[in-house]
Amino acid sequence: MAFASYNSKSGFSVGSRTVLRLDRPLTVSSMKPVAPSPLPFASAATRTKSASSLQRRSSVGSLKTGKDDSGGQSFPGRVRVAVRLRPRNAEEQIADADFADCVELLPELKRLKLRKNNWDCETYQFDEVLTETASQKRVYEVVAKPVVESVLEGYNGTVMAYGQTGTGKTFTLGRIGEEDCADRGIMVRAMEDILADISPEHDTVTVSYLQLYMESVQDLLAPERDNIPIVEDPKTGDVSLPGATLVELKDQQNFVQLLQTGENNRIASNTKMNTESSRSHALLLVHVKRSAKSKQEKDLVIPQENGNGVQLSKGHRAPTIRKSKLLIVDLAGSERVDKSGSEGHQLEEAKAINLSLTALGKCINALAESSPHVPTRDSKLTRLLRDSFGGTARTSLIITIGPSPRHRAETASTILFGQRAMKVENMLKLKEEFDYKSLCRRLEADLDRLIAENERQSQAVLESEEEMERRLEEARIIVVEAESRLSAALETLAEERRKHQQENKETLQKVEVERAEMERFEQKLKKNVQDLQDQKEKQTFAEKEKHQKALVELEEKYNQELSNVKQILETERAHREKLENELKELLKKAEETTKEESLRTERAKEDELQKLKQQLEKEHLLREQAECELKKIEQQHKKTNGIIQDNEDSSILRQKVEQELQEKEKLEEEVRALKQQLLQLHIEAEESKRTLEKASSTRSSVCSDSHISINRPSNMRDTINGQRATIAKLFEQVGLHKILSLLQSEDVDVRVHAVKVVANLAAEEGNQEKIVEAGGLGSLLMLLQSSEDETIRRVAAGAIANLAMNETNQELIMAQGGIGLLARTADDAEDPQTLRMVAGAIANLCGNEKLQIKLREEGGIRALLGMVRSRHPDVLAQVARGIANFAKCESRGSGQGNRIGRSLLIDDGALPWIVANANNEASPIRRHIELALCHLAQHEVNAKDLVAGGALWELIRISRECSREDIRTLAQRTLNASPTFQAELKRLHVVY
Ligand SMILES: Nc1ncnc2c1ncn2[C@@H]1O[C@H](COP(=O)(O)OP(=O)(O)OP(=O)(O)O)[C@@H](O)[C@H]1O
Repeated sequence: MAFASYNSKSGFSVGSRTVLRLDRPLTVSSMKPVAPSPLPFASAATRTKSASSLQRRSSVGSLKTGKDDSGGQSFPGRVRVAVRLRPRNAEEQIADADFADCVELLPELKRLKLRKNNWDCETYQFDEVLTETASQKRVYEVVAKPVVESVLEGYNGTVMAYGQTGTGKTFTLGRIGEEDCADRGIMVRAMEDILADISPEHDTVTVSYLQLYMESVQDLLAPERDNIPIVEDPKTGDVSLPGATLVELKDQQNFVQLLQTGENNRIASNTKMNTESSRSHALLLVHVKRSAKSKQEKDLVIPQENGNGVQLSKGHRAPTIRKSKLLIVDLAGSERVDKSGSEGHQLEEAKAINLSLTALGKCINALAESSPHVPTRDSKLTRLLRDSFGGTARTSLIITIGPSPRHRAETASTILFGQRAMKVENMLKLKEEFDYKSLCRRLEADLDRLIAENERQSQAVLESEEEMERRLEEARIIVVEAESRLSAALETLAEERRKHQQENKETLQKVEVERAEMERFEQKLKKNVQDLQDQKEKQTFAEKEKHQKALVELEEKYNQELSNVKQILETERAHREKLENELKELLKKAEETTKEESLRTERAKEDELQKLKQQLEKEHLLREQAECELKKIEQQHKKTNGIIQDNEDSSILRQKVEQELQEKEKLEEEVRALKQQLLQLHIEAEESKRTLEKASSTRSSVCSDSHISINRPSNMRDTINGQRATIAKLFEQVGLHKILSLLQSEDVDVRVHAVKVVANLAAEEGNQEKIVEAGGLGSLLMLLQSSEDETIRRVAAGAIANLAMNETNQELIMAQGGIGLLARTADDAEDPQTLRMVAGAIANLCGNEKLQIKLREEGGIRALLGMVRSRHPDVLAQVARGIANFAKCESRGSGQGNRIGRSLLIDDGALPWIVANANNEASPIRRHIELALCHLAQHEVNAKDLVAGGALWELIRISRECSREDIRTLAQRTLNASPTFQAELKRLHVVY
């Protein structure tokens, strides 16, 4: 191995104790915990043994088991020895080709066999046995890594290579591995681990690299520094080289540069045994200084003069630092001078090397044998390694051997050296001390801070005192003012108190007087109450009796009424059954007899009419004759009055005239009686109607769909039928013309009763034509227009409604301006019954397809919708019926192609009301509206409006819930047929 001289270009300053700082930053890594790890090769037995042996070695310094003087803990640890076999080199491969290796390695048993001859060998046990194929990495990990870890934990450590020249010591320790990183030796790998573990902020790593050549210590980083003295601490036994250069490391690259510099400066020669034989012992010293973390800091005790210590607060605990040292020693190779053929200077070198190695061997022998004297002073090498063998460092020795049987003796010597070294016990000691400097710095900083704080606080106290003074003065003023206000307030209070006392006194007197009065009043009241109670008791008894009597009467009356009703019901039921039977029979016969019956009826009617006509004509004739005769007599009377005054004939004639006059008076009397009878009949009819309505209040009248009459109970119907029979009789007796003429009577009552008679007659389908023919419709419309009486207008509207059931009459009503009159009445009337009649009349007209446009033009639909303001269910039902009729006709017209375009109902704004009432709780309203909606929906032209108006949901509901199957089916069909409805349903994701 060739060593170049020191290269001044490296840039390192060289001088006594110079610490070289490098520009490159350190690789940052956190500091490991400092608790010492157990030693891997020191068994419990060994520890006990070594402890006792080391206690005997006082010469080694302060070493002992347990706690040392500084309080630090000590741990025993045997020197660990590994053996490494170099592979055969080129020369050996040729020269020893026919020979087996002198050693056989059993790595798994950690044993080595050294051949004595072909049949005999000796076996040695080592801590590690590394074959010729062992990698550099593995060698580092088993030999040096545990030592490096101990160094990082605060213990000194030594790794040393010993062996014959050319067996691979430098290869094992000093290879830089520039060409192949796998070749990196222990020095490079150890520094990598150290730099990776330390913290660049708190820890420092410094390096010295030296060689011991010819018993002189020389600085390999500054070769001019020669003969560096070895200093030993007499107290601790620690060895130091204060003259050596210390370089603070920042990174690995810088270390490699240092190593190369040192290598260049190391002395090497080309010997017979090794072309690059190291002629010096190389020592790499790595100093690691680590600060303990704050939580591991110990309390600092400041010594006092009296011997006691003052412990500082926890914030001022002394930080600790750990200073440890790693020593890597590449010994020069031992050689047999006779074999190496060294001479001259090389011989001198060899002698020096051998001497130092011999001295080392002696020391190790002494230590191995626990000799009381260890001759460490025999050589500088042993002085330098004093701490590594039998000292406080953790030591790992690697012995290198070659395989050649030609060097068996040297190999055996090396093996024996290793075996002895294995017996050497060290006592590891934690190198920890307080970092007073940094504590001092911290304390000074704290002190400065406290002084500044104190100054600030003093100033603040001063200012707050002044402020206090000021506030005290202000408070004094406030107190004085408050005191004066208080005294004034107290005076006022006393005055008020006096006043209140006086008032209280007066009030008390008044109360006394009032109380006396109250007592008097109470007594009086009691008396009155007593009187009243007595009176009440008497009255109650009388009333009770009266009530009981009335109750009995009422009960009897009720029972009577009940039995009447029951009877009526029974009769009704029997009558109904009879009617049903009759109806059935009639239905059976109906088909056969319809034609004959109708012919017969018509003939009978015609006969009857004929008879009536004849009778009327007869009467008319008689009257005309009587009138003619009367005229003649009068004429004759006038003629003969003057001529034959005293004639007997004149008296006869006079008698005749008188008779005629009497007859006339009689006839007039008869007419009056008939009128009276008519009035009487209606009064009776009204009374009986009221009575019956009361009796069957639960069976209230409901307007029938198209016929504006009351759906009355059977008894009532009977009465009405009786009435009608009477009226029919009257009708026959008096004649329709006479009844209609009474509609124009000046007497309101007569008009009322006449219109009621006409309305009753109009309720019979058979009379309707006659009424219209006789001009009844015109009279009724006139009444509707001109009458101010509500009853007349209501009954007239009802009669018109009944007449409007007939198609011909509907046209007549329209032709005579009836819809306008009905609309006006609808606008003016407030009585629900009048509105019901008017709505019923319009509803009937709505059912005529031919009249639709005219009806709408003359405000029929508007009037119909206007009547919903009434909210009366009967009115609403008629409005709904009218809308349904109208929609049905429109639908029919559209279907037949008679009409196009949107519904007039929608045009007139009926849709919102239709949608709102489509699900009305009253079934008549609901049923009509449902039907109307279905009719409107049948035509696509209305669909968009229906969707926009929310009618789609009602149609869906109708299609699902409507009680009438035909309407339900209609709604379903309509929904399925309409593209607009289908599109909307799809848009809303409604599955229908
Ligand atoms: N384990 C090994 N594998 C391969 N080659 C090796 C090994 N050990 C040593 N060598 C080679 O052997 C030669 C001698 O090695 P080295 O110089 O390290 O020996 P040395 O013990 O240091 O000798 P000296 O004491 O004379 O300095 C070198 O060429 C080296 O490369």
